[in-house]
Amino acid sequence: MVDVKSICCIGAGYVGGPTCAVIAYKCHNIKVTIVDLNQARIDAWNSDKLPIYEPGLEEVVFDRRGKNLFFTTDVDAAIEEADLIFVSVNTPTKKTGMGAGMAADLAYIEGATRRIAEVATRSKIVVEKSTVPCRTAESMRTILEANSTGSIHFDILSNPEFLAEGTAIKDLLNPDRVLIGALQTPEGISAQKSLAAVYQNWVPEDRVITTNLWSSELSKLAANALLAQRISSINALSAICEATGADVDEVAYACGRDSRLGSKFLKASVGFGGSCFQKDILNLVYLSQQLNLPEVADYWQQVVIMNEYQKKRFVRKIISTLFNTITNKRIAVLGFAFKKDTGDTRESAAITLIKDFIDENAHVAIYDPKVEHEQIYMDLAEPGVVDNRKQLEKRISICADAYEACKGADAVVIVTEWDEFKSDQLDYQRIYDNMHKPAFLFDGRLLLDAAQIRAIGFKVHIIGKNELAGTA
Ligand SMILES: NC(=O)c1ccc[n+]([C@@H]2O[C@H](COP(=O)([O-])OP(=O)(O)OC[C@H]3O[C@@H](n4cnc5c(N)ncnc54)[C@H](O)[C@@H]3O)[C@@H](O)[C@H]2O)c1
Ligand SMILES: O=c1ccn([C@@H]2O[C@H](COP(=O)(O)OP(=O)(O)O[C@H]3O[C@H](CO)[C@@H](O)[C@H](O)[C@H]3O)[C@@H](O)[C@H]2O)c(=O)[nH]1
Repeated sequence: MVDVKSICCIGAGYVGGPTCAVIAYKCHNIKVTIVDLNQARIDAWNSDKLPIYEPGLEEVVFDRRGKNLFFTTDVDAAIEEADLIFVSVNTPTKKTGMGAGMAADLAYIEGATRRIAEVATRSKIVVEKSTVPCRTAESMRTILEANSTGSIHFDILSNPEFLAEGTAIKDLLNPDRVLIGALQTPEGISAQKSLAAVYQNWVPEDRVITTNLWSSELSKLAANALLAQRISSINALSAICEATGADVDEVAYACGRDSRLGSKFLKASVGFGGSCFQKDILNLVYLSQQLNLPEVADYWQQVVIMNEYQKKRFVRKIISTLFNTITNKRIAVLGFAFKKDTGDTRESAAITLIKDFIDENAHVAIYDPKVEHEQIYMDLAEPGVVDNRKQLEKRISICADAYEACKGADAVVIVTEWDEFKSDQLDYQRIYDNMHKPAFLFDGRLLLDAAQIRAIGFKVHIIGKNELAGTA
């Protein structure tokens, strides 16, 4: 077993940054160096304005930075110094070639692995932190072994990350479980124990689960698929609720009280977003297809199909309610991040919705408390279209607050469940007074008290609720 004294994390993103900052925070005797090829990102980690917004992150980073936590682009030096290396690079869905639109692009994993093989002059534990297809560790091992010389030995572990954005620090400080997969050889088991010992500085022993490598890799894809499946299930039910007068919050509550089901991840919404769910399910679908299991592939694919349906269904409802046209109407979109408490917009439902509104020739006024304005332009730009930015600037306005976005609007659409949009935080009377009439409000997050908002005069539609519910 190795007494880990120095850790390198390759990839200073949403996972590498917070995860390894928390290790530094909890293990003062371990030197943690987080590296990235992206100079701007590293500069931001070394500045007062960190590159990602995450509640509690600043406290952790500012407490340890310069003591046992370092951010640098000197990848080689950090690899060389480390006893244990986390590979926490991006694994996006492939855009072209074999498996395009489904398979994970493993080019970054391979790049980082090859760099470790080239630079290391002594044995290391290499840990897959990124989410990867089942059996990726085998490819990493082959690359490392083929490129290592003499007595250098690499042990590969799988240690998938389960943090959710917006609650990353809380999740890391108090995880439900830490999963460590290893080859079940004496060396593999010893490496597994070395990493477990790092976590046991703050995670109770019974929450550290050890499995074989392949179970660990597959468990990550499985956990995300199961979580997303619950959302698609409740979203499918939300359509039935709207058609029947059942109330999706009441249905979710009644079902969630069954201890076998549990209450979490049953909040109907305008559709799940984020960089992980869709990517990881498609990864699972592709894996199933490759394993010649078409029925299994179709089963998981349906979770993504339902998510797309939910977004389109919401857009259709908005257009039909606004008398079948939104041409030249002002639509205020509250929230652009894929969930509250993050500035991350990857796969946010807001992007799909707003693009549809623009296609229908509406003017879209957007407000989000944390998303950078440039990010919104980037997300809404159509690749390859000349002067797209100018065209976009005519079709959207990015506003400083919710009141500005809603001023003169025909409809308000709540897309992200930020606390500041709740009925007791925003002055909906003021919003109503400044809107065109009839003033429509579409709540894609079940955030508002419909009765209260209707009393002001709004025409309200809430996902999974029927306007006539309870009256007939
Ligand atoms: N975002 C999440 O909440 C989350 C949670 C759990 C797991 N994951 C998984 O973790 C992985 C990373 O996700 P992320 O959101 O942090 O991605 P990210 O894009 O925010 O960060 C990845 C970073 O890796 C860097 N990188 C790529 N190749 C490199 C190389 N060879 N050397 C040095 N740096 C390199 C990139 O520049 C980038 O900054 C993905 O596999 C993802 O599926 C993400
Ligand atoms: O009941 C719910 C719960 C979530 N969502 C939406 O689902 C998406 C994903 O939310 P969440 O899972 O909280 O955030 P992520 O940061 O995407 O985290 C997921 O993806 C990560 C990356 O793999 C995993 O590590 C986490 O365990 C897993 O929860 C967001 O758009 C949420 O608004 C709902 O619509 N209803």
